[in-house]
Amino acid sequence: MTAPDDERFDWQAAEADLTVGPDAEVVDLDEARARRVPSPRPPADDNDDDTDAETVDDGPGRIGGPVDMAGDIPAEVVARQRERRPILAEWARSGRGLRAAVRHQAKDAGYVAAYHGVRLPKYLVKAIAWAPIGAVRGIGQALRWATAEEGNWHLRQAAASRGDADTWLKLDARRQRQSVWRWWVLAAGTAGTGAGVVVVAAGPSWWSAVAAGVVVPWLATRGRPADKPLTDRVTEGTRYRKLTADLVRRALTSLQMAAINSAVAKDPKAISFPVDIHRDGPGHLAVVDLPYGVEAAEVVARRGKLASAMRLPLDQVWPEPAPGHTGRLALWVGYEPASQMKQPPWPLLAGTARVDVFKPFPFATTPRLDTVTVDLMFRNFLFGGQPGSGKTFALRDLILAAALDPRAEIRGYELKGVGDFAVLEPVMAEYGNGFDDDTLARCFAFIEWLYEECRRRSKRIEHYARLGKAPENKVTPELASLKGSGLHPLVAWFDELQELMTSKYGKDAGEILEKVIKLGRALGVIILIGTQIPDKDSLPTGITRNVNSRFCLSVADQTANDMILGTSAYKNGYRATVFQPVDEAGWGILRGFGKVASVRSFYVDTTAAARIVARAVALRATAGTLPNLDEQTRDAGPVADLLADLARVWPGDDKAVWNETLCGLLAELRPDVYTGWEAAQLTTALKPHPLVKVGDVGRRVDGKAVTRRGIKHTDLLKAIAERDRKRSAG
Ligand SMILES: Nc1ncnc2c1ncn2[C@@H]1O[C@H](COP(=O)(O)OP(=O)(O)OP(=O)(O)O)[C@@H](O)[C@H]1O
Repeated sequence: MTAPDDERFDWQAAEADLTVGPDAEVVDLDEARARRVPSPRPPADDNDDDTDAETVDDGPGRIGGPVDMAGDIPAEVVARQRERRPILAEWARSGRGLRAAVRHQAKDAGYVAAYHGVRLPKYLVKAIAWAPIGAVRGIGQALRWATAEEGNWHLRQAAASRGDADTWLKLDARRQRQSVWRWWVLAAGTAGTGAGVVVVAAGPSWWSAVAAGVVVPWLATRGRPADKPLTDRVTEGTRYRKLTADLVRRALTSLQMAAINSAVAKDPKAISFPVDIHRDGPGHLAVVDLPYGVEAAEVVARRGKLASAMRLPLDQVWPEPAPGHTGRLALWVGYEPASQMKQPPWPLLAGTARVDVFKPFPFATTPRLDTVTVDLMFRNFLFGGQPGSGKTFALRDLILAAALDPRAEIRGYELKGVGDFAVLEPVMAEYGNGFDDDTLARCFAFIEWLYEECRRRSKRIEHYARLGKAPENKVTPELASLKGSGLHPLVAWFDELQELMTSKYGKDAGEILEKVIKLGRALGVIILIGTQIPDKDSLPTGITRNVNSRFCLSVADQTANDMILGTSAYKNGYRATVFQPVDEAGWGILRGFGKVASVRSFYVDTTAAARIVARAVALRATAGTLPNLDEQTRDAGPVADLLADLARVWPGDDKAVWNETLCGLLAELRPDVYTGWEAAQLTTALKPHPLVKVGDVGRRVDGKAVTRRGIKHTDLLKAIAERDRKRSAG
């Protein structure tokens, strides 16, 4: 409807005349409503102005009225947004839902059967005691019925009191007529019962048993006192609290959130349900539109209070932000606490399971016990959580999966020194365990090697891209499988990386690892990092920024949460702070695989892990990719011994030489290894040799004193002597 473009336009008159203005159409509200397509997004009628021509009064009682379609929304978009009620109930639409429902019902039935089963002797005693009473009562009732005394007794009494003999006689005659046929029925029943007793007694003994099993309880129920049932009551309440709109509303208003409470005080329907509460897996799902201005994240943060308001254990209540808008909450309540729901065994434990790192494999389950899959290729993973959160076990799952792809080369360091990964040793090309300086130095050298490996791989990719075998300049499954391509998947993992990052190697290690993460993804280098302390000293932001797959297990605070899951994760309601370490070990928030979700990694204990490793060893033996840990080598292309090379190129009798001079000389000696090295790179490369200290070295150049970074000849000789001593000792 177009408003006249006139400043003196009489708005009041126009509003009063809204539907019959000169260039206005007559709007039939019913037709307009019928035309409307409900939007799956929030009702956008946050403008309470009734005169807004875009909104339509939806009549009383409608919660959150839909909005008229803007005329310019393409029909296919509208069609996509149309929400239809499913033909089949949620639980009947998928095998998972059906299985969960059947499992739940079976469990329930099993529970009831077991409950009564153990009480059977008690029920038997009660039945035997009450059955004779029931029999006597039954006979009495039958006789009373046959005499038909009760039918018009009150009327006869009234006639007798009035002295109305005529009426009384008529009423009694009627009773007698009724009584006659009733006596016949009773006699026939008695005869039938007698005959039945004779037949049963004459038949096999199990007939009597079945008859007694039916008749005795039946008589007992007739003989029991009204307030004493034969069987004990199975209390429903404590087993499962069915999610209802009232329960959800009550819970949400118990969170002491002023925004919710004041909105509900004004309008009890401020909390609305865009979709009916329905069964979803082993529990119920309520999708809730919170009052305007309240974010789902705020409710997620109060998971404990929500559980308390529902009188349920914490791990039975799973609030999550729902897609649509920030005020939409998906509240899933399980039939039972997650800790009591048996997680299915890891599918990769099955005897024949294999993994293709290019394809997804099961990694975790949701609270609803749905399987969540992840893939490894073109990914880097960051796992973070406080001690006891389960990150080591989760990280190990990924490495076990990688072990089941015989193409994948696995190398890694656990810098805690416990040996959680030792079980994987037979399939690892390199493995270090500990936080001593030697292990840290090896780990650092490994990171440097990774960088060099990335450089080598990028040259190989270039080569294959020229041949048309790497169309996207990325490793393809064919190249990964091609023996000798040097582009097989390389899984490099670091558990408790903070130990390296806070050591003297930290700064350089962080910088190089960041480059490896950026470069390696397309080149088949998969980095897996586990860390306990995700602050910026323990985990450089350059790394956290560039990692594309994250799993945040129980953390203590928002900072740790956001370091792992990314900025604003906490604000958006993805809060791993809600998980308890140890009790909820393995639970965390997984990001990078579609919907951000709370999941629990599959629990694989060391015995089960050993079984997988044995299978991985067999697969690798067949494929010819079984590493030999005794001669741990890194395929470093041309091998170079830096200390020996430095000694070889050392210029004359100089006591100290600048790094940049040495780099030039090294490049002359081995151009394939040292070309392009700069002073800082030499400093980094010398880190594993603490005896060689890089310091300021002064020289006179054209009569002027110039100071640059360099090393001393004596330090170099000492380091070589120390290394030789270690080698001969070891
Ligand atoms: N997915 C899981 N399901 C059930 N229990 C688990 C799961 N993951 C780990 N746990 C249990 O939690 C304990 C701690 O796990 P884990 O060693 O992985 O924790 P962490 O976070 O690495 O702790 P720390 O930093 O102290 O090593 C394990 O011993 C294991 O019993």
